[in-house]
Amino acid sequence: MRLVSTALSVMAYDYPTEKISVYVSDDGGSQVTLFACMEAVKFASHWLPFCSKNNTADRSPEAYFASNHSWSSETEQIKIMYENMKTRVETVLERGKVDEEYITEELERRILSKWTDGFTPQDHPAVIEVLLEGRKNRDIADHSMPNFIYVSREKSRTSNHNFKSGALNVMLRVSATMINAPIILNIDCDMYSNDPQTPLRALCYLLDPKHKSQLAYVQFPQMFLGINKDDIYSCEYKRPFQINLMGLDGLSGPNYIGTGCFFNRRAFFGGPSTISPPEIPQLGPHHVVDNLIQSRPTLDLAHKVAGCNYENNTRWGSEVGFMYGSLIEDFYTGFRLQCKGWKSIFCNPKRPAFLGDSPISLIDVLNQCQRWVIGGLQVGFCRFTPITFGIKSMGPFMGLAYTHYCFWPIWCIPITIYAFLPQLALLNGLSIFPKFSEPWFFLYVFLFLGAYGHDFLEFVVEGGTVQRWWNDQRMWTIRGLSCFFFAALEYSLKCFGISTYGFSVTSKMIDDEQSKRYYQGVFEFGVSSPMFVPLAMGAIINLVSFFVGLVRVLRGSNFEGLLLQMFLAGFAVVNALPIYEAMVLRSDKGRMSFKTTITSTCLALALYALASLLLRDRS
Ligand SMILES: O=c1ccn([C@@H]2O[C@H](COP(=O)(O)OP(=O)(O)O[C@H]3O[C@H](CO)[C@@H](O)[C@H](O)[C@H]3O)[C@@H](O)[C@H]2O)c(=O)[nH]1
Ligand SMILES: [Mn+2]
Repeated sequence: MRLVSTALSVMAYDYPTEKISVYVSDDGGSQVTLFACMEAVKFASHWLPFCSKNNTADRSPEAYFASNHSWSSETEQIKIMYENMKTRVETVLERGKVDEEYITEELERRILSKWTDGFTPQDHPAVIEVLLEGRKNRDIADHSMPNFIYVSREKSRTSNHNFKSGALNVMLRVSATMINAPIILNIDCDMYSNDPQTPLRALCYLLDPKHKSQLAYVQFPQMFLGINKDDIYSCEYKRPFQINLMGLDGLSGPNYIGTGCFFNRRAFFGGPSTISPPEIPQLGPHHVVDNLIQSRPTLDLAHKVAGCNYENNTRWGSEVGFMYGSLIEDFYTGFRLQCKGWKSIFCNPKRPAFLGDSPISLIDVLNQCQRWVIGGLQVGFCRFTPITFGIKSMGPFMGLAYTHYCFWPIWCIPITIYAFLPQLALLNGLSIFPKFSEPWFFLYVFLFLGAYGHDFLEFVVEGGTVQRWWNDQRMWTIRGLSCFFFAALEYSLKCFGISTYGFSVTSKMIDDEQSKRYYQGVFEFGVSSPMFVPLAMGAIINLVSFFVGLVRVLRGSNFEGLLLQMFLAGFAVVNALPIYEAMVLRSDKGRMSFKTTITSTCLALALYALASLLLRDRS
């Protein structure tokens, strides 16, 4: 249903309907998605006139009916219609296929018959269906409607699909064969448009004669609905999705963040002054389409360019279109565009232009972050690495900004050291920081307060709350210990050819219990995963060392020398409270699994034994 909302919210933009074309990319090739699209276009013929007549602010029906909208019999009627559609889509989703009773038209039957027995998500022909044609289809108030095209690219087990950038390149080509509109909005299916004026805002920049010839894209921030009050997993990503983009806007412009972004089609074909034409002229950014979108030649060409082997021996993904080679295709594509001399603009209106979903269980958050970090490393170590190529092409500031993202996981080194080393030393009574009476002591205090103070100020000045900041700094350590570390490990294994990785789509499905716990602000561990092991180990070692240190201090030994280590362990213990709770106090399904608890306890003991061997003699 999120897809239906997404599609309807952009179909209902305050913009001449006949100039809008919506393309849905269904990478999994699912009958259910197609069915949802068919239902969405039927509902659209009522929804679009309803929105324009009442000039509603929420154009996603889900958001509209959840808000306190004005009541009228018309509203009531359309709500019933919406609920009916929802039930139909949800039943089909549950059954996993479209049953006879849901097929009302011959056309639908013909389209759905393409799902033959051999049709699987990994192996199927291209399916491209024009579900609405603006020229022909009219809404109930007799206004024209947008074009609506369902696209599922061809898949086969033997060819490389390049994940999301592969899907986006198919969209670029299919849309070129149909309309070839010069401006493209790219939006993820887990995000809807929250403001019908958004295209006009973007067009102000894209059509501005001062910027036009250099402007590749207008990026809106990524904002999320459904994050719990204190954002326990720090999923808002205030820095990468809001604060940093503002800063980059003062240089050559924000990086591209994958969704909520209006592109100039021309930017996918070479630099601002040198055009790099695609292999067939029909796909070029200046080509004028003269066939109708449902005509045989158009559909034939569309199917051809959506084929698995179409890209063989072309420059798609290396010079043309969205770039391949990184799990964060957005970051890499934006980077390459900016290296070619394209500029971008950050547009951050008061009313969020787009609102999306974010993962709400810890393992999903960590997996998503791990994917991003691997993607960053892929860019950091590629031929076009920002450290050299980037700095050369974009100047030191932009180059370093991109470099900083690529080498994000370096944080795992200091974080891991600070999580274990001082504590293991404390356990062995070894002091590693300066004494309270020494001047160097204050350098440590200054650095700690300086770094945390700066971090805090930046966060709160941008509208964050104190609790959210606290959770943000906790998640920073958690990421450092788990996904940064595992990402670096996985990347290295891949470099030595030991493993491969894929784009694991961020999970959006959760059960009721789980979501209840999330909204109560309770951490979700549940599954047993190696990701949690270093976290639990850190939690155990810090707790034990804090108490052992306390005992030593109470016995009067070396208080001055152990003060900083005690403080560090105490600070970690406060941060790790949810972990202790999950290990011993909780009994719900989201508690730390027994296996993880045992494994981490054993490993913590082993680490302690090893450290004692190495450190004991020195104390
Ligand atoms: O093989 C694939 C994998 C993903 N997608 C689409 O990519 C989008 C983003 O996937 P999602 O699982 O929602 O990823 P997130 O971690 O939420 O995405 C963030 O990070 C991605 C880069 O890893 C960006 O592309 C996204 O825009 C950004 O929101 C979705 O619409 C998917 O349908 C594909 O089309 N084909
Ligand atoms: Mn997403």
